Amino acid sequence: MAEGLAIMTSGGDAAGMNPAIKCAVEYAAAKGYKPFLVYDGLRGLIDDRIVEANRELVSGILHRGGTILRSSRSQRFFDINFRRQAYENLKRRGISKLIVIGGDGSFRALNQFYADFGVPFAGIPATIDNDIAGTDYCLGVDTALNMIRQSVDSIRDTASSFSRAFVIEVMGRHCGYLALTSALSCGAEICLVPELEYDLNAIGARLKHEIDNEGRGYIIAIVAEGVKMSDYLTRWIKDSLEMDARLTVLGHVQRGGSPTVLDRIMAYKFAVAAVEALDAGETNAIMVYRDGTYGHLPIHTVVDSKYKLDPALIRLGAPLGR
Ligand SMILES: Nc1ncnc2c1ncn2[C@@H]1O[C@H](COP(=O)(O)OP(=O)(O)OP(=O)(O)O)[C@@H](O)[C@H]1O
Ligand SMILES: O=P(O)(O)OC[C@H]1O[C@](O)(CO)[C@@H](O)[C@@H]1O
Ligand SMILES: [Mg+2]
Repeated sequence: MAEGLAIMTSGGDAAGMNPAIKCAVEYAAAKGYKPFLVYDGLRGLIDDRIVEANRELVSGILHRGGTILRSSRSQRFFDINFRRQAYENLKRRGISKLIVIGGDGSFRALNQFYADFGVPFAGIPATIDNDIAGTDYCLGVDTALNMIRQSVDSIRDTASSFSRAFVIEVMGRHCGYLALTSALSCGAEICLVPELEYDLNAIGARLKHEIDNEGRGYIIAIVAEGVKMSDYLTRWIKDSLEMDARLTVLGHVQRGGSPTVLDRIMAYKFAVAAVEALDAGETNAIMVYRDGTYGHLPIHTVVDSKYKLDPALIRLGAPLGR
């Protein structure tokens, strides 16, 4: 009987999850596994929402954002008794390998599960936060950046028409990747991220000079949610620069949208690598893309280290914080 291999998504949804699901199912089947789908992430693993995959279940999904398998954040998965229940669900169906498409939290969860019951897993990095150590890229990031770019371009139209400042808060949890990359690619005047020191006095002097001497009529500031400065900065601009200011929190719009070409292609590469890794006997490996090369790393090197922003990106963005 063919060995069962289950595919699931977990944590914040990210564009690119659907192409990864489709490719993982098809490649696993081609390798002789019996592919299964787990719906609703870790919650579904516990509650037995597991079905055998077929072509129909994964067709017509490439262009769709989010995850057709749905996702969850599960408090119960921290409890060994619920993890045991999840294990029994897999065992009953002959599922002996797992692919989890998600973020660092999901990898930690599956690593705990592996420590408990020895179910090998492969992780595919998928989170708009781009905060997973060891990989330069996580699925969903390019699509999120393009959603942000489109929003900032639109906000610029109204900002310039009304001579206003706009503070735009972007997601990323504790990581400033989305904010910094967006600030650079959208031509923001100010960027605040957790990884960069900022100096409001210096920012104020720079922009005041531009307003008074260089005809600056509006300001775009991009702030990472992790610095928790959006409200303060909006008030500060009004008071210190005497410019009318508005705050836009982009929120979950950043998580949606049809995956970009890059996210679709990266999804295929990661999915094939994940099936290959499991087939080669890897037990708890995370797929990574680093310096132009695909590979995988043991889970502990990924979850025990903190993702660091590219120093070149930091150098480029530093002037936006002073
Ligand atoms: N140490 C752990 N033991 C058991 N379960 C865990 C552990 N850490 C995380 N989890 C489970 O993994 C789920 C997903 O983690 P988390 O919410 O951090 O999202 P993520 O996978 O990092 O994705 P994202 O950051 O993009 O939202 C958690 O809700 C929890 O159910
Ligand atoms: O969707 P939720 O549970 O509100 O979580 C929001 C968080 O998830 C992410 O979108 C992805 O981790 C973060 O950027 C954000 O802080
Ligand atoms: Mg995470």
